[in-house]
Amino acid sequence: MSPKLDSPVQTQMAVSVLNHSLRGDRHGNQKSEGKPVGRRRVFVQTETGLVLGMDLDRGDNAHTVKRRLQLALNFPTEESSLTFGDLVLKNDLTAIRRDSPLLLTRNNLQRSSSTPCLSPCGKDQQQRDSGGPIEVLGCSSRCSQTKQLVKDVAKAIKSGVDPVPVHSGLGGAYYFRNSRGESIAIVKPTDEEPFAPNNPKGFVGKALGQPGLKGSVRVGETGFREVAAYLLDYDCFANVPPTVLVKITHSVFHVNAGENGYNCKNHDKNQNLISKIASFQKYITHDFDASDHGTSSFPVAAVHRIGILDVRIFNTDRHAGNLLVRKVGGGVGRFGGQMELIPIDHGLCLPENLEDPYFEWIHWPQASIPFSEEELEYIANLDPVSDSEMLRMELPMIREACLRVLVLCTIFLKEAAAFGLCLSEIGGMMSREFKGKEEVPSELELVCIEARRLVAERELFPSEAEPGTEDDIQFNIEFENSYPMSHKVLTPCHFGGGTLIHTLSKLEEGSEEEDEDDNNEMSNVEKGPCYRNVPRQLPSVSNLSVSLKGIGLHEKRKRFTAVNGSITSKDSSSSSAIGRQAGKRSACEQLHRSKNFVKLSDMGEEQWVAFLDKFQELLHGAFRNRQSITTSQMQRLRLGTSCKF
Ligand SMILES: Nc1ncnc2c1ncn2[C@@H]1O[C@H](COP(=O)(O)OP(=O)(O)OP(=O)(O)O)[C@@H](O)[C@H]1O
Repeated sequence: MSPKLDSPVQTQMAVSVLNHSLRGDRHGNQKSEGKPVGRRRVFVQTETGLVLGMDLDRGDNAHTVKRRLQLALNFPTEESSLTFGDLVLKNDLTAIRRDSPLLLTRNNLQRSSSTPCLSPCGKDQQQRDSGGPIEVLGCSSRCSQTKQLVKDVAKAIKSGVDPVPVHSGLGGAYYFRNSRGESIAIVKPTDEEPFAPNNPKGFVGKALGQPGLKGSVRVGETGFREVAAYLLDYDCFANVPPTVLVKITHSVFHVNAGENGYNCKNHDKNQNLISKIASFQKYITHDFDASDHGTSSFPVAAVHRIGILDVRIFNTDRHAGNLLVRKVGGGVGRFGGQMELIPIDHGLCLPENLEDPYFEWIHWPQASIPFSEEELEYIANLDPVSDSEMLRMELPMIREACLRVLVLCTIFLKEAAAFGLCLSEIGGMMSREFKGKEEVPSELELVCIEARRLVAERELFPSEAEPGTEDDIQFNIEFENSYPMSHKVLTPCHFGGGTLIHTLSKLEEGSEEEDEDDNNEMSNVEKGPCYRNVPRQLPSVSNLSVSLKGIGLHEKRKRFTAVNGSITSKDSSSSSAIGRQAGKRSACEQLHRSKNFVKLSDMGEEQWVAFLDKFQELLHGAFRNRQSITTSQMQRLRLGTSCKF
């Protein structure tokens, strides 16, 4: 794992985890070490996907856990780290709750996805791990729905009903059946995700814990996100199927051959039991997915509810294939009757940083219809702080960076809905555009960038008067002709006054470097404020200096583009849009690595609170601009229509 794991976000995580159990240093040199705690079962996963359930005794520490792992799995544990979400467990394990999944990663070694020379499966391992075929990792009141399913699957496994591998999708997935042979659950092992070491479809190359398909979601961490989406979907508002995290053992699972050519698949079935950490979701009988179906018959309420969820959780993967469609009620023919939508595959939600979300519904007509009273009430009642607390309790491995994205997006949604924006406007403000092949920050990101700038400015010049109100919006684009295109400067980026210079292009460069340096840096790296590399300059008279007093974010983006190249709407004409419109995206497209324009994870707690204040202050100006754009677009559309006839 990253050597830089002590960022403010992790410290905060540590605080929240330890709040309930102990005080002091979490790295072991403290009084609580060896503090008596009860016996707990935990699940240790190696970065190559092997899983061992073990019961921790009172005196156990990271060292004894590693030792047991070495004995049970013959896994080399020297030069390795035991981690739990943001926490690196130096020795003390008192913060680790019952049923927690821990990850063992190797330090300072060339980390590859290939399975080392060991026997990852077989009876031997099972004898050392006394668990049953399925164990639920943590179980809240909300897992009552899945308890019976888990029992039914366990019974079927014992009576020899085999699961069926799912062929669609990039990751490994399996339909598990009941004793009657009916599919009742879909299980997706975390080490079979795209690019994870044991992916059965050839998309390998990363170890668990490294950035994956999306730069802000680590390989092996999609499972708890699936559960998070279900837990956040209060009152089954959006219809997310019941989902839990499990440790599950079966011979059907895939293990890629290691360097020694060892492959579990060659072995006798009984010797072949493999344990995995996986998401376990109720199987929903359906007729199609949304990519097979005209979208006009989808109920407005269903689209709104799923959209509300997607905005809250910043879903980066709501393509049409991730919306199952079930016909309910009568109706003639294939497309007759009422349609029910079931959102699935939330493994790429709650990224550690803002990326480019993907909302298939954004141009559906339903998304332009105003929210109903009931929907507005649901949104108004959302409480991102208690949502975060709930997730910390239910999924203690969740990273604080993900929770920050949840908080930010929920605030954004609540403010936007109260302001009167509709779903398509909200989604539009969160989505990036393209100028040629380059991504331009979304309106949401621009507000974040500005809020960070204002917070940093306040820290640098605490005695100065508070910056002006949003009505003082002033924005200058300064184009230094002598600069190469990549060094064009946006300066200063003002939404509410102030003097600091902000350089988007520099920020982009910085983020690209970070992407390359992707070995677990992600949110764990404390890199200072977002403009850290930008030389402090005073606004200077330049060859092109445009005062944009009073203009909005959208306009700023347009002007930004005017000096940097043309924007192409990703939804209308980018090549990727073509694949997306088809509802499925190719592996190459999936691998597209988003830029990181603004970091949320490197702020200390105080800074984060100040940032959220500024963020909220700036939102109304941004919403007004968005609304005026929508109005002028509508007018143009009307004009276009009337000209036609
Ligand atoms: N809860 C469910 N009930 C019924 N079928 C499901 C469910 N979840 C997933 N499926 C089916 O399994 C397929 C693969 O699932 P999913 O899309 O979650 O996997 P994935 O590997 O993450 O896919 P992708 O590559 O699209 O991200 C889906 O296309 C769908 O047909």
